[in-house]
Amino acid sequence: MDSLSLFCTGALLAGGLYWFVCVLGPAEQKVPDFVDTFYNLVTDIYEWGWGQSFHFSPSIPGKSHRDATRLHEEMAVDLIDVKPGDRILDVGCGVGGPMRAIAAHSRAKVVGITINDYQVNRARMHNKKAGLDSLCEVVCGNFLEMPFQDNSFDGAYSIEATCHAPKLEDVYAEVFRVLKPGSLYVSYEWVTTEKYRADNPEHVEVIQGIERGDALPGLRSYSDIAEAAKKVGFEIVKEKDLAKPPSLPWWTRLKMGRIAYWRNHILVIVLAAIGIAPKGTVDVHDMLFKTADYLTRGGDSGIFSPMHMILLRKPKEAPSKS
Ligand SMILES: C=C(CC[C@@H](C)[C@H]1CC[C@H]2C3=CC[C@H]4[C@H](C)[C@@H](O)CC[C@]4(C)[C@H]3CC[C@]12C)C(C)C
Ligand SMILES: C[S@@+](CC[C@H](N)C(=O)[O-])C[C@H]1O[C@@H](n2cnc3c(N)ncnc32)[C@H](O)[C@@H]1O
Repeated sequence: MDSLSLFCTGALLAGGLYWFVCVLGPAEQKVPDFVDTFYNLVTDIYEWGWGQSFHFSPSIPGKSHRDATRLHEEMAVDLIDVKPGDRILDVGCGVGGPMRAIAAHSRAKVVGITINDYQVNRARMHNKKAGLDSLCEVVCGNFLEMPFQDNSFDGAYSIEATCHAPKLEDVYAEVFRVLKPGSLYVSYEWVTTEKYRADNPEHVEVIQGIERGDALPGLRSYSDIAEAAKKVGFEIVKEKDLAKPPSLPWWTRLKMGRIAYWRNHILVIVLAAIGIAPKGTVDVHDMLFKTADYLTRGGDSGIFSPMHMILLRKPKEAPSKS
């Protein structure tokens, strides 16, 4: 190779490297943008087909899905022991279904944060309609860099949201920073369970299907959760997989029949054809249907749980450095 072509090749490589690192940015910085786009696509379908709470809950005999959902949410705020008037944080609040149930149940003031601006508007509209806007506030922002002061919350919770963080420590460190010393944080985490085998191709297919269809950077093992919490300084108060018996399956609600799916699918096609729903909605709906199947298989086989609960305390005093 003569010196000119060597120079050109070098310049091309350097230019390419500069483009990837400085212009496009590191992959981890792109995750919130990707998650934001995902929720622009799915939020309306979630609300329409599932309701205002974007999470699962164990089935309860004799209770409707709506009541089972509310009880699962109230359990979170009961665990963090808040008093009326306390200021608590909802990390990844969606359109605010849990926030409204929790504010109404505890009379605490709830501040929710979500990366998605469309969800902020939906949540504010629902809060007003429910007459809970004096107790519920919604902020658009990244839970990896929260726009809140240190030691400013009396409690915090996250329901099936921190699974979107590439590193759990990063979101836990932010929650730790904004909590007052001595206060509690509960999280319902998406995890692979002790039944998951990385050398079983069917297990891998199911878990990858869940990750793809739910915009996740990679599911964590149940055993990684407490480790991440300890690393940022939390004390572990309690840890329990709420999906385990005697709880009844959370995934039965997903087992919608073929008829219900085709009814929704046809409706989506018609709404897209007449311009009420954006064109891509049909593909998004199809993707969600496939995701529902992976989630069901994850639940049926017991290799996946969306409700691994961890209750954490920020110590009253910082541990002494010796
Ligand atoms: C916590 C997260 C979201 C969990 C669930 C709220 C959603 C996961 C899969 C979603 C759905 C799948 C099938 C859809 C169906 C085809 C459609 O007709 C009606 C809506 C669905 C039931 C939709 C509803 C929400 C989910 C259950 C993740 C993202 C971390
Ligand atoms: C599956 S939804 C759950 C919403 C809510 N907890 C509920 O149960 O209804 C996940 C939420 O996390 C939010 N989220 C994901 N990544 C985020 C980030 N980096 N910063 C802020 N919010 C984020 C999403 O915007 C969405 O609102």
